[in-house]
This record gives sequence, structure tokens and C-alpha cells, in this order.
Amino acid sequence: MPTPSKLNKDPHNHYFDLGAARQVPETHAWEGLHEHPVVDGGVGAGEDAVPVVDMQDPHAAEAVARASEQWGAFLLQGHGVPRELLARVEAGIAGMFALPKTDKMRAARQGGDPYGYGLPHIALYFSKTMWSEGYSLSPTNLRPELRKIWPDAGHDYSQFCGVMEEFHKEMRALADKLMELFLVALGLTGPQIAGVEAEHKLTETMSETIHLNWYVVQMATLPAATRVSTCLTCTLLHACRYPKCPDPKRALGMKAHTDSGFFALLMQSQVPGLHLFRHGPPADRWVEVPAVPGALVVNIGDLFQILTNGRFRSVYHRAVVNRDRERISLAYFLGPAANAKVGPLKEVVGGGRPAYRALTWPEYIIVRKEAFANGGADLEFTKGGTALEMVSINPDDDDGMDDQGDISS
Ligand SMILES: C=C1C[C@]23C[C@H]1CC[C@H]2[C@@]12CCC[C@@](C)(C(=O)O1)[C@H]2[C@@H]3C(=O)O
Ligand SMILES: O=C(O)CCC(=O)C(=O)O
Ligand SMILES: [Fe+2]
Repeated sequence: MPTPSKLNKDPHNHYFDLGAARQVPETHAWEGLHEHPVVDGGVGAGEDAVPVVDMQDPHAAEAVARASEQWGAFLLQGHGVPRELLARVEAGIAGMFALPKTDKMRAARQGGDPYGYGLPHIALYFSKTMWSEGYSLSPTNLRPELRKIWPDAGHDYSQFCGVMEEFHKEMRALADKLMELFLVALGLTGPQIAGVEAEHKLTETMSETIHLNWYVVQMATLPAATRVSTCLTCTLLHACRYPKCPDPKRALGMKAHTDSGFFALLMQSQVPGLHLFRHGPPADRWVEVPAVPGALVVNIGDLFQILTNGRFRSVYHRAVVNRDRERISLAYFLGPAANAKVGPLKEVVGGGRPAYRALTWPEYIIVRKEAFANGGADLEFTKGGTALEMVSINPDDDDGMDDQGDISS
């Protein structure tokens, strides 16, 4: 069994078989998971109901504006990505993660690489290990990347690549439409949007990254057949429904974070597990996003908060595991081109002042790393805002205007 420090230095190379574990070892036991209550964000549950945006609704832009200002996230419906395609993508991901560890390890992320199989990038910053497996991929490099897992390029390989390419095409088209909807939601006029696009080529140069998550059931204490869809204890005792099951108290699927790019489109299986952080009053809390068939979750990232001069907020979120049901999620991240300086759009700043200095995505990742380092590895991270604070412009400073954004540089 490796020591925690060894796991931390080499987080993408974990030797620990999550599925076979009968208890959560100290290396995977997180503090503070129950510091804030978890409330159901089910549709129609009052102020904690996760906002829903229907892209077909003529008032969609207003709903996007409200959700982006108040939550930094929403459920997206009417997006046009066929449900049947989402189901095939999920089945493909399940098949890939079900492969033997030795196959997956051939694609293991090396050190600070952005792409590869293993724990997510931010795992580097924590001494505890997440209860999940991940795989970050560039959709433009899908086939060579997946050959590492399937060197013989057989049927499974072709099928998975095919379905992921089909998905990527749909998602990229959707992301382009969503970017326009965000700009409308910001209150920009048609000519202003055309101006932003002409000047910055925002949509055209936007890059995409896929991150797959596999949240393994917490303990292999139940026979495999009963682990698939329901908790045996719950069924027999009629006592509880997830998330009240007895055990998943110490493990964590994905440590709380804000995504760093512009926005992410998240596909989740029909098992809840995504929690969005909401500030009080009345109280700070985690809102559990319901699994709505066919809906995608949209999360706003830190660079979009910068681009919109703080009007749209990035959302602090995490994913929990449960004892009985495996969960798969796929995050389709959109972000600026690597060399583009992102600062507040002048159309949004108007006569006001830019609240953030302009920087590239890689520069922002370095700032975030410093933010983690300054606060210690297991810092609660002030609900995700520390790195953004480090790039914000103090209103008392006089040098703000020099930093005004030039996204395409
Ligand atoms: C394009 C991206 C966006 C990354 C880094 C890089 C590749 C993988 C992404 C994620 C995926 C999982 C959460 C996250 C926080 C992580 O650790 O890796 C994401 C991160 C970010 O949003 O910053
Ligand atoms: O699994 C989820 O619902 C969240 C995943 C996530 O936050 C991410 O991949 O960035
Ligand atoms: Fe995320």
C-alpha cells in the first residue's frame, strides 16, 4: 500500500482498487465533507431548484442571464443533442472504464500533462485521493490517444471513437450556439456581438477538452449484481434513498473546484452526485443537481467570470460518490485559445472599470496553482474564489485601464 505522500506525488498512478475496497482508507478519507448541508435541487423545489433553460424558448437569453448571475450553472434542455446519442456515449465510456487497469494505464497522464487517464489535474494539489477515475482528452486528437488503450484498433476502438466523434460534432455546434446566447444574455446588441466576434474571434478560436469521470461504487460489499441499480439495504429495509445510504461519508468523487475555462457542458448518468455550492443566507449549502433525462448541465468557469467582468459567476462544485450506484459524467470544456489574453469585454465594462486583469488560460492555471500552494494542500479554497481574487484589479489602483482585455492577442 503506498503512503499518502507517494500517492500525492504520483496521483495519476494509483495502485488502489477502488471497486474491491471494503473500507475507505485514510488516503481517501476527506475532512469537512459534511460541513454544509446538502439540499435537493429538484426542479420545482423553491429557491434551491436548479435553474432550467430551454434553448427553444424565445426568452432563453433572460433565463441564461438570471442563472449565470445567480448560480453560475443551469440545466439545459432543448439543446438538440439526441438523447439516444447521449446514451451511446455513456455506454461507450462505461465500457472503456471497465477495461483492465493495465490497459488504461497505458494512457496514464504523465506529470503535469493536461491529457491522459488518471485522476483529474487538480488532484496534484491535495494530499487526499479522490474516489474516481478520470480521462482528459482532446477531441481533435481522439484516435491517436485512444490507440494507447486499444493498440489493436479493433471493433471496440472503432465504435468508441465513432460515437465520441459524433458527439463532439454535436457538442461543438451546441457550444457555438450557447456562446452566442451568453452574449445576448449579457445584453449585447447584434452589431456588438458581430463586433466582439470580428475583434476577438471568440467562438471561432474557442478550444474544447473532454474530461470523463467514473465514480466507482464505494465498497464492494454487495454482490456485483445488486450493485448495478439499487442498494440492497435500502430495498430490504425500505429505509433510505440515496444520499442517505449509510456509508459514503468519507470518500469524495471530485474535490470541490471551479472549472477554469469559459464554460462546461456536463452530461451525467441517471445517478445524482453533482453538488453546486450556494452561499447563504439563509445558510451556505450544497445543492444536489437532479439527474434529468436528456438534460445537460452548464457550468460557468473562471475565465468567463473574467470575460464578463464578474457579471456571470463561476460555480464552485463537487461530485460525491454513493455506495451502490456507479456514476459516469462527461465534461465538455470550452475555453479560449492557449495564446489568447482574456480580460473583461469592453462592451460589458462600458463606462465602468475592468474588475480583472487580462491573462491567458495557461497563465491563469499558474495563478490557481499559487492560490492552492499559498493556502496549503487541503485548503477549503474560499469557495473557489482565491485565484480570481489574485487576478482582480483593486478599485483603488490606478493602473486598471492598461489591463483591459484583448482576448485574441
Ligand atoms: C482543459 C482543462 C480544464 C481542466 C484542466 C484541463 C484538462 C482537464 C480539466 C479538468 C477536468 C476535471 C476538473 C478540473 C478542475 C481538473 O482538475 O481537470 C478541470 C480543469 C479546469 O477546469 O481547470
Ligand atoms: O461528475 C460531475 O458531475 C462533475 C465533474 C466535474 O466537475 C468536472 O469534470 O469538472
Ligand atoms: Fe468541474
